[in-house]
Amino acid sequence: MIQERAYGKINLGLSIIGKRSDGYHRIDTVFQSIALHDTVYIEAADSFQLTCSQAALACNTSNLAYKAYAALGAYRNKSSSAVHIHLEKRIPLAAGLAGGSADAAAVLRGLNRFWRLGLTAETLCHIGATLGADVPFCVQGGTQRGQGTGEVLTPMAPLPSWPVCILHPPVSVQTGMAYAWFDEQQVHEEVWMEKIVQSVQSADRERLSGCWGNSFESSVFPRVPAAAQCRNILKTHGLVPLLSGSGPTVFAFIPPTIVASSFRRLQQEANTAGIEVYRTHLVRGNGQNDG
Ligand SMILES: C[C@@](CO)(OP(=O)(O)O)[C@H](O)COP(=O)(O)OP(=O)(O)OC[C@H]1O[C@@H](n2ccc(N)nc2=O)[C@H](O)[C@@H]1O
Ligand SMILES: Nc1ncnc2c1ncn2[C@@H]1O[C@H](COP(=O)(O)OP(=O)(O)O)[C@@H](O)[C@H]1O
Repeated sequence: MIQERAYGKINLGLSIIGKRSDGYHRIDTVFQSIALHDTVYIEAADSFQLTCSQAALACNTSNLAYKAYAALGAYRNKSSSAVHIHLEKRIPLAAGLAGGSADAAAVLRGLNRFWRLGLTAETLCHIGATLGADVPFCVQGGTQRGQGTGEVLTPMAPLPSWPVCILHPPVSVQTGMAYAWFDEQQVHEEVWMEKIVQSVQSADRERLSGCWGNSFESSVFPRVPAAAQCRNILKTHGLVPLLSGSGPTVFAFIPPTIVASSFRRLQQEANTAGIEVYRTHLVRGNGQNDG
């Protein structure tokens, strides 16, 4: 049996800069892995099996873990055994935290190891790009600038393991729908990616949260009141919120000055509104600094 951690991600800034003729959007973003993770277990079995700790998630061909397994079909040897893949889910579904993409990437990495295929990270990223725009990032993780449709990656120096507070409201937003909402919007707020990238490069947390932005915010917050409520709760408690990806999850760095009682009040207020609170931190690629 082997296991792979499938780390979630947040976007430390996201700018939608255009739309391609195939309907996909060109973006500029900084992807960042977080300690919140699913775990993927792989063991030999008599025949293929996919199971999951979460009943709400179908374990059929629609599951991104299955798609990753199927995509490796062309690379496996005759001697590669059948496998049982089990997903222990912790990352909330369709939340803008790339849980499904992280599982797909972990299956690619895990089967590459389990079947001793010897595929490079670059090849796994190419395969991953056929499964979803976030998958290539999830193959390597860490801190990376994502351009193109998100698959053109430039690694950045790892950030310290800054603590992050994540608010997840009891609603989901389908990524394709969020991009359609963005297209409907007449006016878009500018997101200054160069400033964001510079702040990440200089690991300046205050400057980063002072200038970050996400092109989805102006279309998602008005349509998803529960996401706007998450933003407002974080603001009320003196934190600087940002939507993660296409939402509805909103996150903020937890400043060293925040006192425990104040954080407990934030948690209570959110929980009373049916919002889940996760306290996590930034991690390097493959979770190297994840205690
Ligand atoms: C918005 C982002 C930001 O990191 O993440 P999430 O919020 O979903 O986590 C990504 O662009 C999402 O990546 P991912 O969730 O892998 O998207 P995919 O499965 O490839 O695509 C789902 C749908 O979103 C739209 N899509 C996706 C990516 C992109 N660059 N342009 C698009 O227009 C397409 O309509 C596509 O059919
Ligand atoms: N293993 C999986 N884990 C989570 N979602 C999955 C998985 N396989 C397929 N999906 C589907 O992928 C979609 C996107 O899920 P997810 O990656 O969690 O969110 P997001 O794209 O918002 O970051 C969801 O609609 C979900 O039903």
